Amino acid sequence: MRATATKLKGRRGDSVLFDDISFSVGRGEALVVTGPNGAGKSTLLRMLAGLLAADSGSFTLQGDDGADLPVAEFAHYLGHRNAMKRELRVSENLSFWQRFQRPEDGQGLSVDAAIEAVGLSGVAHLPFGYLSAGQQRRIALARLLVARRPLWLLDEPTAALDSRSDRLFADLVHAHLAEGGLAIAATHQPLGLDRVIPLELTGIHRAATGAGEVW
Ligand SMILES: Nc1ncnc2c1ncn2[C@@H]1O[C@H](COP(=O)(O)OP(=O)(O)OP(=O)(O)O)[C@@H](O)[C@H]1O
Repeated sequence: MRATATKLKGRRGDSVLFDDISFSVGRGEALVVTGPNGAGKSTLLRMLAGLLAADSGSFTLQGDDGADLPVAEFAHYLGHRNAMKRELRVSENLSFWQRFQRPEDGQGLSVDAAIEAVGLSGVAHLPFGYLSAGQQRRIALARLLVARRPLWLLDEPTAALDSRSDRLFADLVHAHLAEGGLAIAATHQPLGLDRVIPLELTGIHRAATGAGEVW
């Protein structure tokens, strides 16, 4: 499986945020997008997820046999918001996402196992809104685990996480990559990931180079 961006151009209103963005991410690889506030990181992630149209260029996902795959069915998108209902219990939120996003082969952790994987056993029965900001983010990460999808698109995934949870996040991503997954993450802070492909948005785009940096 391979995710490929070709000459992507992103615009908001009259401003061109980035132009000529090209990269290729394969199984087991992570691309990390950095840049100052307003550089267009979230815009790019939303574009990759299919939530915003590109001005020009393309983003495609291809299976191991070379066939095009629909990003909407093969990717998880984690935005700034956690996409959980505050009034529903943690378990109810995750059960909804599991039913909604689980692939046909049914792969993914059980709700309880996913909650345990993010270190929050014991909160399943609580309304999501009762949790702290960091706990809410960890449950949002658990959503990635209840339905197995190969491409993770993550916008500021560690926002609100403490340093122990940062480590937990890095472990989850490493496990995902080790299982043949792909990850593309936008961030302001080091994510603790080994050997990522860096992509820096500066307003004036600088092209991605090979893997090898620690972020
Ligand atoms: N819906 C919108 N309409 C018009 N302009 C927008 C819209 N959403 C974002 N922008 C503008 O696009 C630019 C890039 O925003 P974006 O959220 O992609 O940046 P970012 O790099 O993710 O920033 P941050 O680091 O602050 O999260 C900003 O100048 C922002 O004001």
